[in-house]
Amino acid sequence: MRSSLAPASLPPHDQAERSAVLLCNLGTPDGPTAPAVRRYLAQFLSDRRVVEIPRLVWLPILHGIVLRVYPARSAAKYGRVWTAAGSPLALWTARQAALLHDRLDAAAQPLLVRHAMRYGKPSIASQLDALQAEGAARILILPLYPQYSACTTASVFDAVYRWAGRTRNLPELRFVNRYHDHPGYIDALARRIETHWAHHGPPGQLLMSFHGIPERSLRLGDPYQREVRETARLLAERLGLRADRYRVSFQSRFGKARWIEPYTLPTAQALARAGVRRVDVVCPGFSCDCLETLEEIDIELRAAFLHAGGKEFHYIPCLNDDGAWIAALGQVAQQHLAGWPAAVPSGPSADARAGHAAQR
Ligand SMILES: C=CC1=C(C)c2cc3[nH]c(cc4nc(cc5[nH]c(cc1n2)c(C)c5CCC(=O)O)C(CCC(=O)O)=C4C)c(C)c3C=C
Ligand SMILES: [Fe+2]
Ligand SMILES: [Fe+2]
Repeated sequence: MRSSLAPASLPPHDQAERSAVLLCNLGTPDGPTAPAVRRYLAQFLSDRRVVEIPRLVWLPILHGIVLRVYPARSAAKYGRVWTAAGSPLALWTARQAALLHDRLDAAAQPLLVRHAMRYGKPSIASQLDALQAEGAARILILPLYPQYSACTTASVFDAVYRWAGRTRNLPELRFVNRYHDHPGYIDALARRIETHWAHHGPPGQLLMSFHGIPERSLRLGDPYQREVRETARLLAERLGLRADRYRVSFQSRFGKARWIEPYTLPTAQALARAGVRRVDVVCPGFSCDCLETLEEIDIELRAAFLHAGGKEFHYIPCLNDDGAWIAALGQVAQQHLAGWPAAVPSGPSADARAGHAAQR
């Protein structure tokens, strides 16, 4: 990491001052191996936004038990979804940034668009340094979490503030907190589901499965569950679904504490036992497919539903590189970029477009 207040972070004087978008996602291990997962989880689970247990209590548990036992189990799961080119989450996130760049550029705004990971690589700090080195004077932080939660969105912002705290020449910064009710996002989800139904016959019971959070976070004022419910309501309304045609549930519980309910696994099992033949599962809170959707839902939940007597299990993939979704992200970005010039030449001979083209 660059040492704190080094002048190297200053953009060259004759370069255009640009605006930039930094897409931020959770992060993923470097490989599907226990040591790689251990490194990743050590960073993830040391975040006070993620585990809100007093450090004196939590750190001995984390290093004494969790990081000894959990990584091997988790690595085996990653192994089931890992691709030749790497972790699905890393591949999709990089692709989303490239596509968003093309879309915003196509709208005649020579913007810089990069992606960063809250845990693992490329880190938020390293990408903010890189953007400044490329002349970004204004940076929009756009988390890939439609619903705000302290454990995800606020944690991304913490990493930006930490970087800002040791940076001398700060860019202007803006932050997107949420877009859970954005019409473009809702419409992209709805079209994805409708396309699935068009190809795979009449819909089953639709299960909208979102990542959970600890129940305690809700009590302490986290708006996440409220925003999830609003996304689900808008999506059902857009699809014209009656209340008895869909369910909302929460997956990926971690640890022994109570998380927000209903949990996805028992919900799907109960549907099967109640005689529901077919379930269609969609994960609207995940901006792209990852371990939690490909393994926990498409592999584990599928097996559990069929084992409980269900007959047909359909997993509807996440938005990933869907054109309508990238367009929605573009709208969210543009709404927050309003008023910022895309590129202002600050030197006498600076040519923003030429400089931009040369650096792509
Ligand atoms: C989509 C929003 C997410 C919320 C909210 C969230 C909260 C949260 N997660 C954990 C613990 C773990 N999550 C893990 C994986 C994971 N989580 C999200 C997203 C949210 N998490 C994603 C996209 C992923 C997948 C990462 C990938 O590499 O594909 C994991 C690690 C994986 C595993 O071993 O199961 C843990 C651990 C907590 C504690 C929490 C809220 C407090
Ligand atoms: Fe998670
Ligand atoms: Fe999981």
